[in-house]
Amino acid sequence: MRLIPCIKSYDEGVDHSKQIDREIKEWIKTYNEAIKLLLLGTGESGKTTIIKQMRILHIKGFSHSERMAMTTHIHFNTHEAIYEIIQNMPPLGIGLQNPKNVRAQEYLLKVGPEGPQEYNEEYFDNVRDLWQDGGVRECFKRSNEYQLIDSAEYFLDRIDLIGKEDYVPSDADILRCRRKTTGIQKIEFKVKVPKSVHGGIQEFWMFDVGGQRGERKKWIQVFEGIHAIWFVVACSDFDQTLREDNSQNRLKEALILFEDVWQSRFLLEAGLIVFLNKQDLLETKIKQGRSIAPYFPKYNHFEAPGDEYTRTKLFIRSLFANLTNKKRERREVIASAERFVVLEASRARECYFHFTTATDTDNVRTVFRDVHQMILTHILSNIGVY
Ligand SMILES: Nc1nc2c(ncn2[C@@H]2O[C@H](COP(=O)(O)OP(=O)(O)OP(=O)(O)O)[C@@H](O)[C@H]2O)c(=O)[nH]1
Ligand SMILES: [Mg+2]
Repeated sequence: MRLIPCIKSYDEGVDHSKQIDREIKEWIKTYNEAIKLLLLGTGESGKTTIIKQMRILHIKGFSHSERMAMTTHIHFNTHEAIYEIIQNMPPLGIGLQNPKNVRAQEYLLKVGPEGPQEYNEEYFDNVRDLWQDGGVRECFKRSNEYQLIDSAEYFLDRIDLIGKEDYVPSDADILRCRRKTTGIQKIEFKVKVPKSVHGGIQEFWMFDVGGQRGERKKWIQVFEGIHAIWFVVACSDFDQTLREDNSQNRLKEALILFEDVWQSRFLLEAGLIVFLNKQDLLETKIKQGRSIAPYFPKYNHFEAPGDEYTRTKLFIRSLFANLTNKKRERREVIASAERFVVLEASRARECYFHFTTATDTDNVRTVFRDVHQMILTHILSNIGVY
């Protein structure tokens, strides 16, 4: 924070105000040159995970102290995972398979939703025993019927590692760690571009917002000057309900929200890129025999080549693409992304689709390269840089 002296000579005052003018000019220059990206989407779609990937790919990643701070959240994620499963066994009519685990179950329920005072050996031993129980696994398989974090299996499978006193979270663990975003976060990073643009370095500002319903009224604060929206969709959510309203299907909520964003008059100038995320979880679900058809009966009439997983992901893309197609003019296929060109008022609008797994750094690196290329060629040309 800057401390402004109360008594200054005239010269000092002039110098000081010149300094402030210089700083404001510098800031405006940076603001004008930075490409501003905004991540939107419903809660738990993967926005913050993408921000974490940008830190890994384009900034310095995570320091030792940041990793250690993450341990608390990972411990809590592990607790909320096992606690939710145990809690939901009676309502789903599922019992423990091994009677020896009753004591561990009682222990966990006594600990309560907030977690233990101390994550000690006794705590981790009880969690390990429960996670190995057949009844607990059966309840886990039915987790679409209640609210369970996506990383439950990932952390519970690693209970021995997480329970160690000298545990230091890896990048993969940090990417799996779940914390709801409240308010608006921003990260800044630089990417190498052709020498002709800003001396070969392009600055990006990326904004992350909370996606749950209560958070969305804050979004408008960051709409000004945004060059591209990254709209993130959790495709594996097709058989789940919202954490904040268990009468609403998560994928249907994402479609409604996407249409609002697409039609928002505040965002007409922004490019739109849809990340059809959580492809790993979608594939696992479909390969386990679950189908999108009971939730989206139109799937029964959807014609596309490929196996069940491929057809499901193409179907989900078509649901979103149809919302942009209302005034569709033409459709072109560019490399891995499909591009829709739509006439909206006076100018063409574009919507790109990518299938992503936000927890997979290689996948995000590739997608970012494509998206970055698109941003440079399309958005920079729109604002007159190219
Ligand atoms: N397996 C898997 N997990 C993912 C993927 N993307 C995100 N996750 C996990 O899903 C959870 C939610 O991700 P977040 O990035 O926190 O979601 P968000 O959109 O920021 O959610 P809000 O802050 O509530 O709006 C985290 O535990 C992530 O690790 C993915 O592609 N695959
Ligand atoms: Mg978030």
